Amino acid sequence: MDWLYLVIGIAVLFVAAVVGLVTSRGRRTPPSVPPRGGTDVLAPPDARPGDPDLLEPPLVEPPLVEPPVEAPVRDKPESTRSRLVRLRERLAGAQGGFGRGLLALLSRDRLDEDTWESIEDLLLTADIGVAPTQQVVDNLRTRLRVDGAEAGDPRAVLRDELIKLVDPTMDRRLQVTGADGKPGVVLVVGVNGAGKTTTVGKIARILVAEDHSVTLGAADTFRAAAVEQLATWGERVGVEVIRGPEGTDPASVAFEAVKHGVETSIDTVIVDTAGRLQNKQGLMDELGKVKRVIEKQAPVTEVLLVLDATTGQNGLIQARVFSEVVDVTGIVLTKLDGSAKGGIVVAVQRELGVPVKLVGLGEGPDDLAPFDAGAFVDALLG
Ligand SMILES: Nc1nc2c(ncn2[C@@H]2O[C@H](COP(=O)(O)OP(=O)(O)OP(=O)(O)O)[C@@H](O)[C@H]2O)c(=O)[nH]1
Repeated sequence: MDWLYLVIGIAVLFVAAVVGLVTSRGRRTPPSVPPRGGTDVLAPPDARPGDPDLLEPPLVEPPLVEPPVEAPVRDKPESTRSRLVRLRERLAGAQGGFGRGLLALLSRDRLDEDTWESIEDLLLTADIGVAPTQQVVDNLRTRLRVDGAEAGDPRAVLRDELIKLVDPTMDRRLQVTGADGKPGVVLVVGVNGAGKTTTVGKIARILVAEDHSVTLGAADTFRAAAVEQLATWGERVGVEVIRGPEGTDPASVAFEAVKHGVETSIDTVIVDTAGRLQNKQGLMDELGKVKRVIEKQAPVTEVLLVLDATTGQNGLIQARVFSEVVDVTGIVLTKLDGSAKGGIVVAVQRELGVPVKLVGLGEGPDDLAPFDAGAFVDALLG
């Protein structure tokens, strides 16, 4: 019997040991839902001690206490198509009075001398200039003879003459890419307040939307606020801005910006400049030096003169001075939304022999449009 008690005893001890083992294992099993709170790092659910995953930061759940740093959210530029439609409407709003006025006069039953005088006045008031006004009136008279059987549709004839005046044959493409692996360099000049900095930001935005890499050079070191304004555009558009302390030599900032562009294989460097006009010699010296110094790194591919359309004849005088100082290759006419004098397009192109390439139609980041002769005249005629 003793051996029987011995066997039963061993069996009881064995069962107790097995039950104890299972219970203690069960207690060590991790809960299927990871605990929340009280910790800022959660291990991936199926990681086991010794897994390489444990050496890495958690992949599945972000830290609870410190949220991940998010990439800065940048504005998305409006699509080119909707931007152009919107801007054409705005142009028609600002300039349409002039075009519609002309059309109403030309559509009269009798085109007498008084009517031709009114047409002439309207063209002059829109700042087209004396010689172009005379030219367009002469052409219209010939083509719309009062009682000639061959008189054409006034709208079509006027459209045709205005397009000729604006000159659709001019090359209005912006030269934003360089040659030999160098960046394109766009130098932006014009008097203070014309809209240079805003235009630099708007162009950068368009280029970035088209997948160009861009660097901005804040060479308007005369006014600290201008540098800050450009830096804000840089942040907004997501491009680097090369700047120096207030009062730094603008040429050195321009040089550094283009050097950076060359070294980092940037597509386009846009350089904003200061445009004090008190003294032509000073301006000439400053802009001449900026251009010379830039060209130690890469050729300037485009010199854009920014003109405020609301300044009328004054704008023409400025244009003349700048064109004597630097070889202007294109004009940006800003604030056309706030002026009914769209004729300045014609006057300034004639004055400089250089095309208007872009027009500014508002203060918003997408309020810049490429200039197109046909679209411009269509907006005028409504
Ligand atoms: N309505 C309108 N305002 C514009 C346009 N372009 C620029 N502006 C405004 O004109 C003012 C002057 O623009 P800026 O870009 O600072 O001019 P700037 O030539 O750089 O002037 P400085 O920085 O002093 O050299 C700002 O209030 C702009 O928002 C435009 O096309 N339409």
